[in-house]
Parts: sequence; C-alpha cells; structure tokens
Amino acid sequence: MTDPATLPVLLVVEDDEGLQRQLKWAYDGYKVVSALNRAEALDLLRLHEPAVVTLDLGLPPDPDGTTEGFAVLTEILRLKPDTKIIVASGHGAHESALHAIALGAYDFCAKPVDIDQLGLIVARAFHLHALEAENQRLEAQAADGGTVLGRIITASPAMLKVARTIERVAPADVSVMLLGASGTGKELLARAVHEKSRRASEPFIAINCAAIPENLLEAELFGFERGAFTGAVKTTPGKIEMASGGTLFLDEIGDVPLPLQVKLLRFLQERVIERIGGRQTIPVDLRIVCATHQDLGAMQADGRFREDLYYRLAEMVVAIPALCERPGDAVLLARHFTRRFARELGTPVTGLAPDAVDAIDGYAWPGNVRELENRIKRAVIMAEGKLLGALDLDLPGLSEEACEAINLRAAREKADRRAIHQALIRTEHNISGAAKLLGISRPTLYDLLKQYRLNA
Ligand SMILES: Nc1ncnc2c1ncn2[C@@H]1O[C@H](COP(=O)(O)OP(=O)(O)OP(=O)(O)O)[C@@H](O)[C@H]1O
Repeated sequence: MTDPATLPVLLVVEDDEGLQRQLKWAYDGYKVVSALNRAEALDLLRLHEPAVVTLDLGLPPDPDGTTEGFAVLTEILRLKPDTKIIVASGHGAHESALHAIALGAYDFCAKPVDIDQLGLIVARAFHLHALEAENQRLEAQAADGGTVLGRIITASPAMLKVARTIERVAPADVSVMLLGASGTGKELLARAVHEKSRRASEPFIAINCAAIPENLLEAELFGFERGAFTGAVKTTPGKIEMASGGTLFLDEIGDVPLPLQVKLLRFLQERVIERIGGRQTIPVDLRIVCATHQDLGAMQADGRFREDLYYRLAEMVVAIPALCERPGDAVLLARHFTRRFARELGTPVTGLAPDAVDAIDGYAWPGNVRELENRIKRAVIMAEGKLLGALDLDLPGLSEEACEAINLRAAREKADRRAIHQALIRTEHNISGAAKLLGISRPTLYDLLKQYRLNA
C-alpha cells in the first residue's frame, strides 16, 4: 500500500461535514485534508501547501451566499498563486463560476457534486500543476544554471565540462580544435572562445571549408589582386585578412585539400600572407579556431592531413559530446526552442505535451542540436494546439500508434526502446556494458537493436 505521507495533498474546504467525509473516502490517490472555514483552510494551506484545493463557496459566516468563499479563494491565491482551486457551489451557479474563474480559480463544479466528475477535474489539476512546476524549474535552470558561456544551453555534466574548458582556454590565445559531429554546436563554441578572449572586440570570421569548392577556397582564404585570374575584377581581401586582430573559425578543416594545407601551414608559421597574384606580404595577427567531424588521426595516417599542420591547429583539442550523450539536454533545448520560435513566429504555442517530451527524450538525434532546432521550428509552425505533441515533431519511426501505447505489447516496446537507449548512453555505446546494465546477453541486445531498428 502507498505510504499516505508520500501522497499529494488535496485540501477540501467544505462546511458540510457529511460531504467532507464523502470526499475524503472517495479519492484514495491523495491525502485529503479538510477545513470547515477560512481560518482552518489557511492553516492547512500553510501547513501542507497543497497543489489543489476544492472550495465550497457557501462557507460560514455566509453559508447561503458566496462572499466568504470568494474571500477564501482570493486569500489562497494571494498566499500561493500557483494553487489550482476548484470551486463548488450551488448558489447562482453560472455567475459564481464566471466570477470565480475571473478571480483566478482553475475550474468550477456545480453542486450537488458528482464525485466522479470532480475526481477527474482534481486529477487534471494535479497533472497541470506538476507540468507547470516542471516547466518553471526548467526555465529557472535555463535562465541560470542551464545557460553557460552566454547562450549555450545545457545541464549535462559532459557539456558543462566542455564549457569550463572553453572558459579556461579562451583567454590563452592558443589555437583550438573542436571535435564533434554535425550540429553539436561547434560554431557556437568557437564564437564563445572568441567572445571570452582579449580579441572579443575584433572580428570573428567563420568559413566552412567543406561548403566552398576546392578551386575557390584559396581565393576565399587568402584573397586576390585585381587581374590575378579571369573574373578577378577587383582586389579582394580574403577571410584571413578580414579576421585580422580577431578570430578565424575554420569549420570542417578536414576538407582542406593538401596543397592548401601547405599554404595554411606557412601562414601559421610566418604569420604573413600574400594575396593570389600579389607580391606584397601582409602581416596578419589572428587566432585560429577550427572544427571537424572527421577522424584527423586516421587522415594523417593515410597522408590526407598534414601532421605539422595538425599540431599548429590543435594546441588545445576539445571534444564535443553528441546530443544523445547529454542526458536531459534534448528536452531542455526543445523547451527553449519552442519558446523562442513561438515568440519569433507569433504562434500561440506555449510548450510541449507530455508525449512530445517522451518522444524527444527517447529519440537518438543523429543530426544533434541542429536537427532538434529544425524539427521544433517546423512543429511550431504546423501545430494546431497550444502544446506541441509527439506527432508534430514528425520523428522518423514515430507513428501514431507508437505515440500512444494502445496495448501491452506496444507499451513494452516503448519501455524496451527507452531502456536500451539510456543504457547505450550510459555506457558510451559499449554493447557489452549496455547488455550488462540491462541484465541481458550481448546476442539478445543485438537482436533487440535489430528488432527495434536502433543504432548501436
Ligand atoms: N547548447 C546549445 N544551446 C543553444 N543552442 C545551441 C546549442 N548547440 C547548438 N545550438 C544551436 O544549434 C544550431 C547548430 O549549432 P552550430 O551551428 O554551432 O553547430 P555545428 O556543430 O557548427 O554544426 P555544423 O557542423 O552542421 O555546422 C545553431 O543554431 C546553434 O545556435
């Protein structure tokens, strides 16, 4: 049996002792405490801080009117504004209801009270209260502990460690190499390095080496003199020169072709450049931050990346965990993006429905924060209700049936997927470790991964 001390407290304010007793026995999922009048009600409010109160409007000294009931309503909300108050009254039910709601009551129930109907309203009120409390907690976290380095949202120890490293490294003017999959926030962290450095008031210039065709990358980086090649109609400084004094962020450094790696190395050794077609050497003082999702170690081994360049670029190496390795962050970020896009796009969406929270928590996010951001944006645009549901997110493999467990088999599968996902995260995708955590054999885990089409 559940320990009554751990049950949520429901305060019943009711001067009819018979009804009071009836309510007390009707709801066995709560610890019901009862008050006969205003003084008792406020004492119990202070003592238990109940999330939900049912309030009879006809209380002494005005048992046939509503004045005392409204006074209690106002007083409870003044003391604890998040309390969900369900008002019950038989006196001029309709006007009383409207007035009570206007004063801040959560809902209304006409007398004579239908115990089952009131039970449903009470259950919904507790649920809503819990959701709001969780939202507030996460908001507070996001506004305080949840945001690091200015705008990076995280509550995961692995990412907080990254942020601390960046904070320590930023003022030191060493080159920084960020390692991480696409969408993990590499550019955001590169900006943080810049903003926390003595170069913060100078330019931050980013260039994605993978997005620019090989034959144009040199001109983009080093600039060119007028007439240097066909189409070079005017002298144009390159990104290196533009970043002078500040920070140059070379994204996808692994995509820089070998001849250009040589040129880049020379620049890093001598700190001067020559524009294409130019004869003048131009000194440039800047800091380099680079990033890649590729295995530069393997690329060095087979001669695709120069070792000497690697050591110039990687005075400090920071590995960024994938989103699925930051437990809790996906939901935290999803709430942040929901609020942001709802505000920016002017839609009435206010948050995430519980099934969306579950789906976000259980999905592997192969595209990391960028994928999450895009899915939330689309969902905010497309959503019909105030809360984003799991289906609005359009996650692969999440069909209508999967959202709502319609039977025991579906519920089991959902639970299995979740447990496997969490075990893989906790063991850093070590199959033996995950199988051990789950209390199953390796072959069984492989079977389940195959059955549920999960990535190891
Ligand atoms: N921890 C975070 N908090 C808030 N926003 C984030 C966080 N991480 C990433 N973002 C946002 O997610 C998007 C992708 O991040 P970013 O561009 O920094 O990733 P990236 O690793 O450089 O991606 P890519 O390799 O695809 O260029 C950006 O809009 C960024 O602002």
